[in-house]
Amino acid sequence: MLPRIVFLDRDSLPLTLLPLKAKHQWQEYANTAAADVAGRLQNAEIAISNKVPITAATITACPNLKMIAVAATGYNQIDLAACKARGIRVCNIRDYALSGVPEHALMLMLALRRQLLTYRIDVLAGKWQQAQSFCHFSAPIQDLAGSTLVIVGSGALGQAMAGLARALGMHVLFAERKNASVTREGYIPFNQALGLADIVSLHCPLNTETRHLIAEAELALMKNDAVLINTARGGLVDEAALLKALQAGYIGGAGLDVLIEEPPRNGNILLDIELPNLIITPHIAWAGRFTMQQLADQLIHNIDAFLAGEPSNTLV
Ligand SMILES: NC(=O)c1ccc[n+]([C@@H]2O[C@H](COP(=O)([O-])OP(=O)(O)OC[C@H]3O[C@@H](n4cnc5c(N)ncnc54)[C@H](O)[C@@H]3O)[C@@H](O)[C@H]2O)c1
Ligand SMILES: O=C(O)[C@H](O)CO
Repeated sequence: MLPRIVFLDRDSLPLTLLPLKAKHQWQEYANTAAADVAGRLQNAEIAISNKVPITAATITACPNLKMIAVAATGYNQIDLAACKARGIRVCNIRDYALSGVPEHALMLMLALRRQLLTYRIDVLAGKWQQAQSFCHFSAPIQDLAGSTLVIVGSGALGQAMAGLARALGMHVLFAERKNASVTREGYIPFNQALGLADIVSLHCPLNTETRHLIAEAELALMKNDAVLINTARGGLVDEAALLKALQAGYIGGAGLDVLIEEPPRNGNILLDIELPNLIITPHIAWAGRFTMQQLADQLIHNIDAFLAGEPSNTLV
């Protein structure tokens, strides 16, 4: 029997995939609701998922499953412990968005620190025409050069973000893990780092340790004009606490590419308000054409490698 491969959310990768080297059976679905996952993976040996959750119950219900190819770097939607217990290989995509994600984070930083939305709104409202001088001032503008960027997560994207920021003359600090008992060389204790930051940029995975990493207490430690950038995962930030901090002016702004629920079909409190210092993009930091193609090529490589008996990028 040829290995059966099922892609659960093919529409999340809108480009052409390279052909696999090994013979196989391929089945793809545009997207898969939670209730349909186990049924669709019933006879599959290999599952491909970008964002469709694969739970312990699904693992139990799918006896043929041997590999999960995550079509992303983030793997928080997969129950790794259940996969490990069953001997199912899980592989993810690495180092593909080293330009795209930092560029997106940088765009959000620039827009927020230079008050892009406020000035655009003012110009469209005719406020420049009424100005007494050649320019119109309504919100304080901060240069990125000379500002302090605190990065949480010093992996591939955290390091790439640091490189881009240093090239712009920013002072880069890496935050130690929250509640760590010792501080590694080259890192600043988490709470102290938040207090020093003009910009905090999150680049760590979402897991039980990092859920709500940034909540009310952490936002209170930040300067009143500091901005929070999250291109990692929505669950890292307590959205209710962030809304409160923005409305009360405890922080200067937020740029988010990710939300706790995606797509936010049930609404989201951060989408219900219109603030010039809150910018939300729909999880597209990775979606540059070249970046996405790198992901797609690595996905096929990971499956080829598994079928050849030499799995690559394995998580378990
Ligand atoms: N928005 C997007 O389009 C997009 C694209 C790619 C990746 N991502 C997200 O970015 C995350 C980071 O990607 P990466 O390629 O840098 O991954 P990576 O594995 O190379 O780096 C993650 C880093 O986070 C560190 N880390 C783990 N737990 C931590 C904690 N509690 N506190 C601080 N640091 C911690 C790890 O030690 C590692 O150094 C991914 O997990 C994914 O969720 C988002
Ligand atoms: O984790 C990732 O790679 C991005 O979220 C795209 O899926």
